[in-house]
Amino acid sequence: MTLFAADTIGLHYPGRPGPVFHDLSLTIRKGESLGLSGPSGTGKTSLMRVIAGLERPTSGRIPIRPRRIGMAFAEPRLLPRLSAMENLSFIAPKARAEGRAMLTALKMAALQDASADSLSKGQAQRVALIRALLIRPEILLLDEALGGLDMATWQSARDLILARRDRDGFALVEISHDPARRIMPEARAISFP
Ligand SMILES: Nc1ncnc2c1ncn2[C@@H]1O[C@H](COP(=O)(O)OP(=O)(O)OP(=O)(O)O)[C@@H](O)[C@H]1O
Repeated sequence: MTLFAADTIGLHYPGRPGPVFHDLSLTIRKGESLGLSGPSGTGKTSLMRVIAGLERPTSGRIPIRPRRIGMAFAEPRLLPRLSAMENLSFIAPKARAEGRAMLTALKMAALQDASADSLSKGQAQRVALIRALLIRPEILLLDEALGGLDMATWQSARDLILARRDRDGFALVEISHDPARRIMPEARAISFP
């Protein structure tokens, strides 16, 4: 089943001399995994933003879009005045027990009532990852989303993502500059530029 299809799309930011990318066609199918790689500034995040619907391509068409996309970026962007748990229940009010179980799996249970703006970057990244998983995405986008984690915690996060992927069958699109830190090292690669 195709979840996302882009047909010869291009993206040209106003005031920039040329497009970030052009004539790019891409399909993402259920259960598939993709890794976007390439030097800094070549358009990986821009493509993710297009997939997420946060950016509209300036040429081409997107005939197919998923209903639910989960996203986690390097910058966790939690609601700062809410606690870790409230950030989750705000998104998924009926899934508090599930959220709590995932916080426990990522060693965040003791901090569930801490306000988001008191969390370290790696702690906030874990909450942002759980938030993205809780919406039961059809596509999960991870843009350097786990860069603040030590190796053991990163492995717990990877195990959680893979377990949820086995259960829910979402497609995964990830950007990671560190080849040792790819959730799916065997993912289909898209190289930029
Ligand atoms: N909102 C924007 N307005 C104008 N230019 C932008 C905007 N967002 C990104 N760009 C430009 O588009 C190009 C691609 O940026 P993008 O963030 O997609 O690259 P990237 O490959 O993800 O980089 P990195 O690996 O450093 O995160 C860069 O030259 C950047 O300056």
